[in-house]
Amino acid sequence: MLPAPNLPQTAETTAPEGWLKHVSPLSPQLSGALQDFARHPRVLVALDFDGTLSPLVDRPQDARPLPESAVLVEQLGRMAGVYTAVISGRNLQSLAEVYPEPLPAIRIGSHGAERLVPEQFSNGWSDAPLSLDQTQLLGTLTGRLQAIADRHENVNLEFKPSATVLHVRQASPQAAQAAMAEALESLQELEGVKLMSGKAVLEASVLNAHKGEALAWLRRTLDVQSVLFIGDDVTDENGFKVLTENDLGIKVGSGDTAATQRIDSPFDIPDLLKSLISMRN
Ligand SMILES: O=P(O)(O)OC[C@H]1O[C@H](O[C@H]2O[C@H](CO)[C@@H](O)[C@H](O)[C@H]2O)[C@H](O)[C@@H](O)[C@@H]1O
Repeated sequence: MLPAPNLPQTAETTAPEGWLKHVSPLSPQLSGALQDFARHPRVLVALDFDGTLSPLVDRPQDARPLPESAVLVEQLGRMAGVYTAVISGRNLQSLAEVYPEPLPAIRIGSHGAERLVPEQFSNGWSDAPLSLDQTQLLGTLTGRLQAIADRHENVNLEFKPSATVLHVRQASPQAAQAAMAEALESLQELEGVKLMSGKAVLEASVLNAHKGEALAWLRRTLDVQSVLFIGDDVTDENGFKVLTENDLGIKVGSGDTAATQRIDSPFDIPDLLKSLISMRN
């Protein structure tokens, strides 16, 4: 049994007491949109992990999917005509460490750079190893980020096969701002580095992958008629942007979005999945 995650003590959770467990009822608009989606015979339900299946927490290794959400994702994945996938910015190894079995068989990691699908769908994709230049570049950018993390209290690094992430969630606002600014200044001059801002993170990657590309690939590969994508972060916007009017994009939380529907928090995911399951029954 995996330990329960620590609850975050950050701006996103300093909302009123009880906010974390508050479940908002599905709006009539969202319910209608879900009905339309549920009518398609072959669908993909793709969910982001951090901030969507799992509430955000201070340390990435403490994140876990809400148990009810994980069970419902599994149940949904066993229904005829439904594929389920987790589409994460995490690398696949890190995802497997925080997601209790059974994980959906379709997993996208590192924002799309890593793709794991059942064998019958794996034609046409293999995770490419980094070139020598990319490996050297990753070493250079990681060295620069390490120097910045060492200068600021509670600023940490997360290492991925093709990227390094600067985490400032646990730092003071001043340290967080300074570390972010230094990282941006230091890395933007490095050719071949892709910088992605997320929630209290700056990710520097030597690859150009993004979730939009991965979702479009999954749509083709699985030959589905409609895609439901749910995500909370800035990097999920690439996913929302490739959706068509046949699809459904749901943004978790506040902030500008290309998604057409919204829910308040990861705690609304179980009800949403339950509704979808009953609509397909
Ligand atoms: O695409 P996702 O599955 O949402 O992954 C995006 C990033 O999530 C993780 O960072 C975020 O969640 C952490 C744990 O809750 C939190 O501490 C951090 O502040 C958030 O930005 C993960 O660590 C990153 O590698 C992912 O890219």
